Amino acid sequence: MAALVLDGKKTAAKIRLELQREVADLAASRGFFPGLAVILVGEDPASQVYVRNKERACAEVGIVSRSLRLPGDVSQDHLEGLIRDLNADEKIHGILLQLPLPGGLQAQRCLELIAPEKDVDGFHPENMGRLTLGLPGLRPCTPAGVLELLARHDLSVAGKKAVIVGRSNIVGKPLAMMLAQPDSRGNATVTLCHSRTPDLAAEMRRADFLFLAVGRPLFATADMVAPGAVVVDVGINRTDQGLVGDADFASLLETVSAITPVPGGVGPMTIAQLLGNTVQAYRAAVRC
Ligand SMILES: Nc1nc(=O)c2c([nH]1)NC[C@@H]1CN(c3ccc(C(=O)N[C@@H](CCC(=O)O)C(=O)O)cc3)C=[N+]21
Ligand SMILES: [Mg+2]
Repeated sequence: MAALVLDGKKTAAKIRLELQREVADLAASRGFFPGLAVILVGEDPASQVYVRNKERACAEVGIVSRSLRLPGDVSQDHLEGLIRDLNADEKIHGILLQLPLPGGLQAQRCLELIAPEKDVDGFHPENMGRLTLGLPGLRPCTPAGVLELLARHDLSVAGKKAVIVGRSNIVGKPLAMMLAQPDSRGNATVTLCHSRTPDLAAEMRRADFLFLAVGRPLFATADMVAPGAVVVDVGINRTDQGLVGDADFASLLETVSAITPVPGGVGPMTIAQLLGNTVQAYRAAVRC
């Protein structure tokens, strides 16, 4: 039987509709809308696509988005000054610094300057620490969007073996923390794999839930994935054949029980989570 396709595009559209209602109610009672600032430095074409998608999604739910486009040769001081201004701007509830930054700029310094209560990416050490400790806070959008997608399809990782391939700060590491958390979306037994994992395919074959975040097109083939597993593909690879994930989707569709497509899987969920985080930051700011 062909696998269930976990439709992130459709699920994200449903979430945006829910958020649209929530934002309309909040704006009616508080008198102003949530505001999100997106900082884009340089001309990276992929980043420009994401930022445009974020602007469109904000407009749809009633979040006021302010995009700040800076030249690739902007100085560290100028960028830091902009972040300080946004930290102090009461119309802005969320700040997102689009990554990667062009060479010469220190991303970590900038991320640590963003006020933790406006850090809708959840990348500030305070929010990463809160995630690690199981304390409330803003959560990184991609892993949180992945858990939302699973929850909305009644797929529970509790008691299951979760294998993550890729240990980045923006996906693999926070996803590992979330899946291991003793809460309704967690309680998995987590293996975090990376480029130095010996016999990676053997680890992958043990997964009930396999999370791919390596950035290698068609990396995971049917021989590396247990029949009946759930595959979540976080990879976004631009190839001559168009946008493809880290999974060999066509062949896995015949063997796994559920799989996310690329495009239309995790990407739209990431943006939906960003909107949800912005509403969370607004609520915290207005205490409601
Ligand atoms: N500070 C920061 N926060 C991020 O969350 C962040 C970032 N920097 N840098 C880059 C990555 C990547 N990312 C994506 C968001 C949406 C799609 C998305 O909408 N994808 C569509 C396709 C879009 C297309 O056509 O390229 C889809 O998968 O269906 C993909 C990738 C957020 N990131
Ligand atoms: Mg994000």
